[in-house]
Amino acid sequence: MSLVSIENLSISYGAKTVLSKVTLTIEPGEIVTIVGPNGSGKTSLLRSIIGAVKPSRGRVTQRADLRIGYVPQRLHIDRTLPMTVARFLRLPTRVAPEVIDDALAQAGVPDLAAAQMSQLSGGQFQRVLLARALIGKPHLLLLDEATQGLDQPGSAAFYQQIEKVRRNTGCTVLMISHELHVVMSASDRVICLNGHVCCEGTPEVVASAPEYRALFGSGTMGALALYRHDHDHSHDHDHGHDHDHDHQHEHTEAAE
Ligand SMILES: Nc1ncnc2c1ncn2[C@@H]1O[C@H](COP(=O)(O)OP(=O)(O)OP(=O)(O)O)[C@@H](O)[C@H]1O
Repeated sequence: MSLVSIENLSISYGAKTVLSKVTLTIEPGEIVTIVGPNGSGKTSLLRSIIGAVKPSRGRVTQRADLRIGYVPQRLHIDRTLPMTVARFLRLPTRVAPEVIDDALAQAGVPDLAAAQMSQLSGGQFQRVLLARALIGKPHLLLLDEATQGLDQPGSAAFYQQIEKVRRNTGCTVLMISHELHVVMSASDRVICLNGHVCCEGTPEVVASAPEYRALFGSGTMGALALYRHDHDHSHDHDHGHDHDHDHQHEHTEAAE
């Protein structure tokens, strides 16, 4: 059974319709990425899934007992406030230290429990937000542009961690991203949104669809080259370490 089923969904804010006639399902175990220009309704779609926005038409149905973990685009915390990662993860509900350790390990940052939140790098911070979303053992992980502000290797490493999470926990992932070329290798399916579903399919199909190209222009072929490259080899890009630089450069040029 589908985890989420969206039928003929329209969302309006006052007189302004931001999404119309969206129909899609999210199936167990898949990684789905939503791409689309600014203001195309991506966040509204995620918010309708968590029930924070009511459809003006159509409906959103969740599988009974579906647990959702949410990784926000960004989260501002007061940098002057001393707070360890473990304490942050215990807010607002107390959880056992081993649950925190497990979530941090799943997020790829097993040693950060005692670190100060104010001293984390952007990439570490996003992984702590990922750990926070994993604490409730979600069936469905929603990520709203979770790598904003990270550089490309940082984003790529983050999405590789997402794939590991899926592999280890079996959770389903629905994420929003502007960086199709970065998420391509991690996505089973891409949905291109622009007030409605423009096109949908495997990353390769979407990247070469005329509707996608009309929205995202000429970066597409480079994105495709990078995607193929990523699929040709398996390498473990932990951020900042052991990159196969020579090899990467051949392809990144094409991606720019
Ligand atoms: N609560 C709200 N009230 C009124 N208008 C809203 C509200 N939330 C979003 N909008 C408008 O709806 C449109 C779609 O916004 P949404 O955030 O869903 O798009 P998005 O694709 O996620 O955009 P971005 O890529 O910029 O984050 C935008 O024009 C936005 O201004």
